[in-house]
Amino acid sequence: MTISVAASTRTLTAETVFDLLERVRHKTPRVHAITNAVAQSFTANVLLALGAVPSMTFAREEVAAFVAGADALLINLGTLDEARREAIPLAFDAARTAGRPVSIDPVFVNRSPVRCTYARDLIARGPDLVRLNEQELEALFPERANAEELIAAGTVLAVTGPEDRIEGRAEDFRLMNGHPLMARVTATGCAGGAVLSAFASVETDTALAAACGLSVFNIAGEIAAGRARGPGTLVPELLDALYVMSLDDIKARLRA
Ligand SMILES: Nc1ncnc2c1ncn2[C@@H]1O[C@H](COP(=O)(O)OP(=O)(O)OP(=O)(O)O)[C@@H](O)[C@H]1O
Ligand SMILES: Cc1ncsc1CCO
Ligand SMILES: [Mg+2]
Repeated sequence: MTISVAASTRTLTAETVFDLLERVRHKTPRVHAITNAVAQSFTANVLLALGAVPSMTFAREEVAAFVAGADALLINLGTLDEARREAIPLAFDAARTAGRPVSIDPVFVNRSPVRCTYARDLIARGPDLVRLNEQELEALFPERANAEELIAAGTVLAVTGPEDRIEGRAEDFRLMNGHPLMARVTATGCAGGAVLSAFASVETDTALAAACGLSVFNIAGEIAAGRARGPGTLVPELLDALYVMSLDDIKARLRA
C-alpha cells in the first residue's frame, strides 16, 4: 500500500545523516525498549554499538520510573504476553508526561486479530512513530484513509522491506539502502526500530530522524553483508559496522 499525504519527497544528504549519527553518539541517549523476547539481546547490542544505551525492564512496579528518565520509548508487540500488556500503558503515560518520543512496532498484527485490535487502540493514542513491514501495514489499515488520518495527525510511518518509505505529514522519504541478508536474521526490523527511537531523541522532526536512522542501520547492513559468510556472521559484522560508521561510509553508500 502506498500512502500519499506528504507535500513532497525529500532527498537526504550524507552530511545530514552523519550529523544526526554524531548527535546520537554525543548524547548517548537511553532508549527504553519494551521489546519481544526474541529481539531483546540483539536490540540491546545494536543500541550499544550505535552509541546509545538500552534498558528493557517491563516489570509493572518499575517500568514508569525507567521510562521517566529515558530519552525515548519503544514499544514492540512481538511477544505480547500478560506482563508486557500491563507495562505498555504505564510506559506510554510516563513517556508522554516526560515529553519523550514514543515509537510502536506492531509485530505480527497480520497473524492475530486480537493483537491487531490491541495495536490499533495503542496507535490511536498518537505515537510519534510506527515502524512496520508491508504485511503489518495492510493488516492495521485495510482502509488507506485511516493511515492517512494518522499521518495527518502527526504520527510518522516507517515501512520497511526491500525498499523503505518514511511517510510524514509534511515530507516523505524513499530509502534504497539495505541488503536481502538482513531479512535472514531474526529481529533486524525490531532492532532497526530501536535505532529510529535513538535518532528521534536527538531530532524533533521525526520523519527526518527516522530516515537518517534507517539509512544508518541499512548502510551498516550493507557493509556487513559484504563481509559476512551468511546470516550468522552478519550479526557481528553489522554491530561492528555501526560502531565505526564514518561520513565516508555514508557518502559512498547512501541511496535516499
Ligand atoms: N530485500 C531487502 N533488501 C534490502 N534491505 C532489506 C531487505 N529486506 C529487509 N531489509 C532491511 O532489513 C530490515 C528489516 O526489515 P523487514 O521489513 O524485514 O523487518 P521486519 O519484517 O519487521 O523484521 P522482524 O520482524 O524480523 O524484525 C530493514 O532495515 C529493511 O530495510
Ligand atoms: C520470531 C518472532 N516471534 C515473535 S517476535 C519475533 C521476532 C521478529 O519480529
Ligand atoms: Mg517486524
